[in-house]
Amino acid sequence: MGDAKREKTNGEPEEAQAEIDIWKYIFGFVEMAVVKCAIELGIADAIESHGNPMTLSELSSALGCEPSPLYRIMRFLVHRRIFKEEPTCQGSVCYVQTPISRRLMRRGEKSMAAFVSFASSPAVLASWHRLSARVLANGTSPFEAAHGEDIWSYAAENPSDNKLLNEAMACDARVTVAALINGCPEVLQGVSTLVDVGGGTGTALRMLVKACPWIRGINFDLPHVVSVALESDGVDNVGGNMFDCVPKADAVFLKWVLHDWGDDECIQILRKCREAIPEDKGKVIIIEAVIEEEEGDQLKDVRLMLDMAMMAHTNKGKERTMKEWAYVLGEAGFSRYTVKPIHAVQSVIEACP
Ligand SMILES: C[S@@+](CC[C@H](N)C(=O)[O-])C[C@H]1O[C@@H](n2cnc3c(N)ncnc32)[C@H](O)[C@@H]1O
Repeated sequence: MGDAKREKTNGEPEEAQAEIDIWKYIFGFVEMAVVKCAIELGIADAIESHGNPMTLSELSSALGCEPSPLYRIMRFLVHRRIFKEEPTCQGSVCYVQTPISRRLMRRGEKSMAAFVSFASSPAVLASWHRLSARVLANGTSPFEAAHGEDIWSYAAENPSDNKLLNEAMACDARVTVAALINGCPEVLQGVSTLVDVGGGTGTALRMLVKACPWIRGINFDLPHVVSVALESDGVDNVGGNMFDCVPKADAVFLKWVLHDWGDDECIQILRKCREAIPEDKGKVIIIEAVIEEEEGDQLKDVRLMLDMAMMAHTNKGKERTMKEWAYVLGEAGFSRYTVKPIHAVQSVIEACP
């Protein structure tokens, strides 16, 4: 039945739309699962290394798989505009990369493949099944309910999940730190030593030190994380607990750390960061999402999804509005701050004592 006819029958356009939209939620997981399958098969990598559009038969031989199920996977991915189809001179079609399919390649500056692998891993999916428990009994962490411990202790004991988590964070660091260097380089002016608190395996700091070679970097994270960080000139890896002490530097860099914690813990972390920097010229550079209260922001949906992810995977973590950021910064003793948007989900909040 066409849309117009359906509208006429029940007279309610919203009802007609709901009949279609409900299937998005019933099969909401399909998109993630098919994209994960495309990454595991290496479809985008195969087309990229072929150098030209690929026919189904070329693609199936390159991947060593059966053409018929691959055809169905490609039909879905083309329908979702993840790959494109182009006609061949022989009257068949071939598959072409798009900007989004390139993000499914396993390597490359814009690759998000590891993030998809982490987000769709069994350990991470388990918490989503317990989201309602968090809402019913505020304080029950879905991740802890699923695994018996928080995500950081779990990662310390499960090296393969630790690797997935660190590689996922590195994906975002590559994209977001590039946006920071392009869109807000002034934030690093006058900084000689920079400590990246919760810096993961050091991707962000390596990029910052490469862009600003006068900076000496300290990548600070939990011992099981820095033990797998790469060695790099100009960057020292230091293991520790940010709730105890943060290594001293001119400035602290905190990317996607504070959103993992509730307000009280955030204030404790920020106070430790404040103790680590000089009172007169020190600063804390926070790279986090800011939930806009008004509508019309293209990335608002992503930020709200991120907020749901914090609810699922952390104990008290959340994405914050500007008012909520002002509260934690004020309570931690920061008297001045500025917020600058960059070409990323996160903004740059520069806070001074
Ligand atoms: C969401 S990840 C962000 C990683 C990195 N900043 C980035 O954006 O790519 C949060 C990081 O905080 C680290 N972390 C958690 N608890 C910590 C603690 N008590 N002390 C130091 N680092 C901690 C985790 O190990 C993890 O690497």
